[in-house]
Amino acid sequence: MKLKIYKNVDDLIKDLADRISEVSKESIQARGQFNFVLSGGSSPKKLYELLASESYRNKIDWEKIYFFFGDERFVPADDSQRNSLMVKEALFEPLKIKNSNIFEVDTSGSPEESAQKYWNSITSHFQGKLVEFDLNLLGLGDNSHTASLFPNTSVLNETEATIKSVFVDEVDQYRITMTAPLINQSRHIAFLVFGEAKAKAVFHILEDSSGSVTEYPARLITEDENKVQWFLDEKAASLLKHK
Ligand SMILES: O=C(O)[C@H](O)[C@@H](O)[C@H](O)[C@H](O)COP(=O)(O)O
Repeated sequence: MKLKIYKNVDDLIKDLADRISEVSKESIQARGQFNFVLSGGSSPKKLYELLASESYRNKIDWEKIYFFFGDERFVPADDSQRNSLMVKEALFEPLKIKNSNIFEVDTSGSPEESAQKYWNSITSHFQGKLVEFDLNLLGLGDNSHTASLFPNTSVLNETEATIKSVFVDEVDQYRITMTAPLINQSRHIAFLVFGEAKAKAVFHILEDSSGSVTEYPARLITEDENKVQWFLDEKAASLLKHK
């Protein structure tokens, strides 16, 4: 996998924004649209704000971008824990993205119904063809989870490329998440990871082979270097021996 380590986070975020702009142009040129999977959590907020800023607003053909969520907390739409709420404030509202371009998780039913409904909305967008997102943006938890693929959860065994609901004891919450096979079907995957707290997880995923994938779920994400790019700052990469 491709790895780039940055002294400061602002340079990292800018390079990642440029990469997103580049992949969006390639995708729109090739297929008329850019299917972009967003990550939640706190790390990507500055990236979303940069993409919505003057410097990127006119670089990207926003009308042709369709937004999806790699995972979502199973809470009401207006709950402050929602990933979609953070993205709405940082990206969708400033750019006036049309609702028809945003695929949010509807959590009004049961977790299973929400997962099925989300998957149905995605497969119909892809007109029944292979669900191949153009870019899947992922974060990494300090426990090596990504999306909502948490350690020792049943969803790690999923072999189907789909959307599943899973109860995560660690956060005492249901989550709706893309399975690893669905993430791995993406054309491009970018990990955005910075800060000291992530150093151990980065080591366990990128260099350490001890332990199991159930302990370190981000290992489920393909290592295909034509697909995966890691954007790390020096703090998150501090335990790596081979940089
Ligand atoms: O729903 C979520 O929280 C995210 O999708 C999750 O996978 C996130 O990327 C990691 O937990 C890292 O989160 P931070 O960026 O807040 O450290």
